[in-house]
Amino acid sequence: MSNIVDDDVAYHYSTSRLVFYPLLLFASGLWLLYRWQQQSRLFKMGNRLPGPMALPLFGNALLAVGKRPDDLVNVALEYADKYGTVIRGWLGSKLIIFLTDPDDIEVILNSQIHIDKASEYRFFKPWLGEGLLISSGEKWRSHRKMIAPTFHINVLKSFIPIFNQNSKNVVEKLKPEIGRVFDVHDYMSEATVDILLETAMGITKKTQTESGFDYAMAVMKMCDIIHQRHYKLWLRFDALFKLTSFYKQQIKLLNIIHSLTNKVIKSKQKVYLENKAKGITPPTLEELTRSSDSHEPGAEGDTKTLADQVFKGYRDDLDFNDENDVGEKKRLAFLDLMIESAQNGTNKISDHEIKEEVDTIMFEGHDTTAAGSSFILSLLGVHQDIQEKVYQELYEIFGTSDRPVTFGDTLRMKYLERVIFESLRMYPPVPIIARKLKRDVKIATNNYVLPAGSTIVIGTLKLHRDPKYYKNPNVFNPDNFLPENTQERHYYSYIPFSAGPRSCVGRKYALLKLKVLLATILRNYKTISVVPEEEFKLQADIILKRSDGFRVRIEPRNRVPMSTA
Ligand code: HEM
Repeated sequence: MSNIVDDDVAYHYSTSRLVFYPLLLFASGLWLLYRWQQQSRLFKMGNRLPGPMALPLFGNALLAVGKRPDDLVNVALEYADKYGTVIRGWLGSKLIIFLTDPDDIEVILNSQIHIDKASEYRFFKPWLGEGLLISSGEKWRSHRKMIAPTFHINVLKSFIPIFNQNSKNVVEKLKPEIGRVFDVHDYMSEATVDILLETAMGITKKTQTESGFDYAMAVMKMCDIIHQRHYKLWLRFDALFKLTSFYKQQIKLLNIIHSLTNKVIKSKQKVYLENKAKGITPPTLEELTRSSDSHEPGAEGDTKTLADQVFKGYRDDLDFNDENDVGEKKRLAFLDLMIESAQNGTNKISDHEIKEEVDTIMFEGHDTTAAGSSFILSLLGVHQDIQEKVYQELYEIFGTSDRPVTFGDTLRMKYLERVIFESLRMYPPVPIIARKLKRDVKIATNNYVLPAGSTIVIGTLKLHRDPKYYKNPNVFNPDNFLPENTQERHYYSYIPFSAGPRSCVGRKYALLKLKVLLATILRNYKTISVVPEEEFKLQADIILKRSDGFRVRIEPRNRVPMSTA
């Protein structure tokens, strides 16, 4: 009996093998054919675009060999000068197309179709999971709709006392540096992490146990590893990457980063549940803004800022005049909303998804503004005449008082706003934006058709220095943002926060925080740069930095107008 069963099983096994293997072979053949067709189509279409000669197998990958990150910026800028606003490059068989013409960039960024991030963003996954920066499809759409209103201007106004307190803390911490040369970026990183923890995450100083500084340093090193994975061909393969010391270092760094964000979420969840048991719900927008200064004199008058004018062509969802607006009462600060949504099931967000979004906001929200503020302080250290004008404006607003900054004051900081914009033009903290094309797309330049499957890289650094849009583009000149100079300029010639549906969700937060932070520092200190601007060594990391450090010296201000000092 058992023999009959065994024979039967053996028979079925051998016939299924007879069917399975030919089928597998056939399917593999089809797949290879498909890949070959895809590749040859990509090759044909890609090679119609201008670009440097490519080697078989390697493509143009060898251009990056032996280059330091700061050399790579110069290589990229040189090629852009040589080949124009559309450049094709091959990384192995991967087609990368660099765009720097605003008309072409608008086609990509303003589209509801080309919103998927390039596959290179996958290197962020062990860190950020599928948070807003990386996710796509329905997940991205629904999370964006939930998160964008948590950065509404009325929520932001309620953060002003926290921006002030933390800015004052920086002024205190800087005291021992008076007269010495130091890297101001360290201070900016720590301050921006602390501010995020208190504002978007709602974690008070008292309950913060981790050091914002350790977190910020771990983020910087993680960015460096991810950046190296972008341009070193062998590090792109997970199997090879895992054999390197970078991988071991990544595990250690992620430990530091995730331990902070896990603690933040746990502590917030605990408070939420304790409060819920007592019948206390998180503060609504009305409650949040009641204590803010939104009704101060001057705040209701001329509320139009330069940002309103410069960014009005972006067509993003940050003005909330549409169906995305959830209504005043329901609006909450970022982490409060996440936790409430998870507990009440209103927005169907899981604990794991909350973690991904917290990691994303913590990263995007601090490193960008730390770099931005460090560039501004070192640029003002070089351009003393411009710093003096900023100081005069601040003196007109505050006189000799050391009172905190109000929302109304920030509306009067017109010159400081131009300085911020000009610095974001010349030194955009996010120097590159990359997308993966799912469909062919025709662009304005020469009616080129960019093929599905290619990676589009938008080089903000180069775009922002196009002499067609900025006279003397390599000269730091805040007047580039005088109303008469911005009015006629192509909207997509200035995109430090990207544009269109995937623009930066924290744009308004960033600009308000920068104004309060910089105004407070500059009312108290004069910065002096020890390095001329031509010698700034730019490192086109994930976030643009100076590889030579943001070295400045500071001197105390006497709180009297400079001209009579
Ligand atoms: C000067 C400061 C900042 C600059 C220059 C900046 C720039 C950018 C840019 C260029 C993007 C698009 C990235 C891409 O497509 O790859 C972006 C996306 C994003 N930014 Fe910012 N950012 C800044 C501050 C902030 C702040 C303060 C926050 C949050 C508190 C934030 C949160 C985000 C998020 C969540 C995204 C992804 C949005 C999406 O894909 O829907 N950013 N930012």
